[in-house]
Amino acid sequence: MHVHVNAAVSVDGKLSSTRREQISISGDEDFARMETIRAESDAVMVGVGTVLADDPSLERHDESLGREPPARVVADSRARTPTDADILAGDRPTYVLASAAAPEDRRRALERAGATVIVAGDERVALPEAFDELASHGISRLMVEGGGELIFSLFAAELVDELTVYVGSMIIGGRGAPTLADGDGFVDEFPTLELRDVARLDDGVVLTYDV
Ligand SMILES: NC(=O)C1=CN([C@@H]2O[C@H](COP(=O)(O)OP(=O)(O)OC[C@H]3O[C@@H](n4cnc5c(N)ncnc54)[C@H](O)[C@@H]3O)[C@@H](O)[C@H]2O)C=CC1
Ligand SMILES: Nc1nc(O)c(N)c(N[C@@H]2O[C@H](COP(=O)(O)O)[C@@H](O)[C@H]2O)n1
Repeated sequence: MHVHVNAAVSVDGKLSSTRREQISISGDEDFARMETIRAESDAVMVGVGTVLADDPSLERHDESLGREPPARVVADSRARTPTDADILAGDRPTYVLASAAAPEDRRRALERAGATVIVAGDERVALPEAFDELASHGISRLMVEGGGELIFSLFAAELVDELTVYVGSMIIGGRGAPTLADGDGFVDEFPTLELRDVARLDDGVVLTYDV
C-alpha cells in the first residue's frame, strides 16, 4: 500500500493551536491541491483526535478526475468516534481501525452507524496489521491527513512512502499545540527524508519528500 501523508503547518511546525481547533493554514490553492490528492486516493485517513477536534467530512475532492470518492479511515483504538460524526455520513465506506481495548458496545454502535470496524492490536491500533486488512478491502493508495499523534506512529512503524507539507506563513506557537509529529518523539535514530520538490503556493510553500 502506498501511504501519502499530507498536512499543513505553520512556520513553527504546528498543525493547530493550543485550543486544538481547526485553523485555515492553507489558502485556496493548497486546499485545491489537497482535494486532488484525496481524489487520487482510495481512502483518506485521520486519527480520532482529529475527528473529535474538527469533525471532518473528508468529502471535498476533485470530481474532475472522474474517480469514485475515496473511502474514509479513522485510527480509533477505543472506538470513540461519535456515531453522528460527519466521517460516517453518506454512502462512502468508513473503516474504523480499533484495538481489542475498544468496548464491544462501542464497536457495535459504530457498525450500526455504517462503519466497518477492523480490530488490530491490544491497546493501540497495530497499524501494519490494520493496513494489511485495508489492502484486502482494495485500498492501495492511502492519504493520511493527521493529526500529529497518528503521523508520528506512522513514521515510527516505517509506513510512510511520501510526505507533502504545506508551510503557511504564520506562527501559531504554544508548547501544547499539536505538531506534524508528536507521539513520544524519536531520540536515537531519526527518519530521514529525501526532498523531491519545493513549490510556492498561496502565501507559503509546499515541500514534497520521499521517505
Ligand atoms: N493542519 C493540518 O493539516 C491538520 C491538523 N490537524 C489537527 O491535529 C489535531 C489532532 O491531532 P492529535 O491530537 O495528534 O490526534 P490524531 O488525529 O493524531 O489522533 C490520535 C488518536 O488516534 C488514536 N490512535 C489509534 N491508534 C493509534 C496509533 N497507532 N498511533 C497514534 N494514534 C492512534 C488514538 O486514540 C490517539 O489518541 C487537531 O487539532 C486537528 O485540528 C489534523 C489533521 C490535519
Ligand atoms: N491541508 C490542510 N490545511 C489546513 O489549513 C487545515 N486546517 C487542514 N486540516 C484538516 O483538513 C481536514 C478537513 O476536512 P474537511 O474539509 O472538513 O473534510 C481535516 O483532516 C483537518 O484536520 N488541512
